[in-house]
Amino acid sequence: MSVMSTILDGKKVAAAWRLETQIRVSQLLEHQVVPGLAVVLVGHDPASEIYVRNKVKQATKIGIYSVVKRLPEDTSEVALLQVIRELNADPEIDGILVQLPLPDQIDEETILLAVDPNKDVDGFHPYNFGRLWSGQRGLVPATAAGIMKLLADYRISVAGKNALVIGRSLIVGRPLAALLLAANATVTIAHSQTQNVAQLAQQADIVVAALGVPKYVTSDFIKPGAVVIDVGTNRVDGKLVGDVDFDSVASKAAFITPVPGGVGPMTIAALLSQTVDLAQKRQ
Ligand SMILES: Nc1nc(=O)c2c([nH]1)NC[C@@H]1CN(c3ccc(C(=O)N[C@@H](CCC(=O)O)C(=O)O)cc3)C=[N+]21
Repeated sequence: MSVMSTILDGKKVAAAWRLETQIRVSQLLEHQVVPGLAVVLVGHDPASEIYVRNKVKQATKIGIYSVVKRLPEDTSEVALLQVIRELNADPEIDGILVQLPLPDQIDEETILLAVDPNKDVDGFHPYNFGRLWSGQRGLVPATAAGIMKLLADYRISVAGKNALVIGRSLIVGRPLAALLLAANATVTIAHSQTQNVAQLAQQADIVVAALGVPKYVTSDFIKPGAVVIDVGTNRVDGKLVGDVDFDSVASKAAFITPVPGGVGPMTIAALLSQTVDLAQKRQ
């Protein structure tokens, strides 16, 4: 007998969240404050292009002013640093996001350090990352913030639960582990050198797949009744495929996020909300 799980509808929750953010934008407009978001895109990775287009479209729709700085693939580190300095100094820009990954000739750490920590809407500056791991409030990477909001909206409690985060990236695995810890989960981070990930997953009440391997998490990983969060956005034959084998896992998990329509839309909604948080600080 198989029981279908509840689908965590990121598309729906994100739409409601964007409406709340839109209301905050209109309140700012009454005070002549227009929230400003700058997205820096180096090169033309097709996936990044799509995300950037979505971010700008949704930002504009709710009244956020946004600019995209498109730079060629062969841009030097010095040239990119110059663009970031201009955005740091621009009073119309509240949030700066540098789309990752960057081309090989550019050192990621150098670039992330150059973004004004007070405009670091992605939360990737070491200052904000350090605050996050110290358990202090501040700017948080959007995907991790979006996942926490999705769990909260479905009243899924985290305190005291065993959470397994598969993947240790700067943009998802590490910050999400920090937020789950701050919410009093018992957190394990699995990575490419971890032995027997399936066995760890079988102990977990919450499993987050953020490693970038299509359909990596299968039903034998899952404890019945677990919560499964799929961060994967893999293109396979032109189709978007998550890191979770949805069809097999859905019959065992209590809650599961779909791809598309799960974590992706929450990521963008979190980015917009944080941009408006920053604009509110201007007053
Ligand atoms: N500095 C930086 N910040 C990021 O937040 C960042 C980044 N770099 N680099 C790339 C990843 C990827 N990412 C996604 C955002 C939205 C969707 C999204 O909206 N996905 C839709 C489907 C979109 C589609 O069909 O392709 C969904 O899942 O429903 C996906 C992926 C943000 N990233």
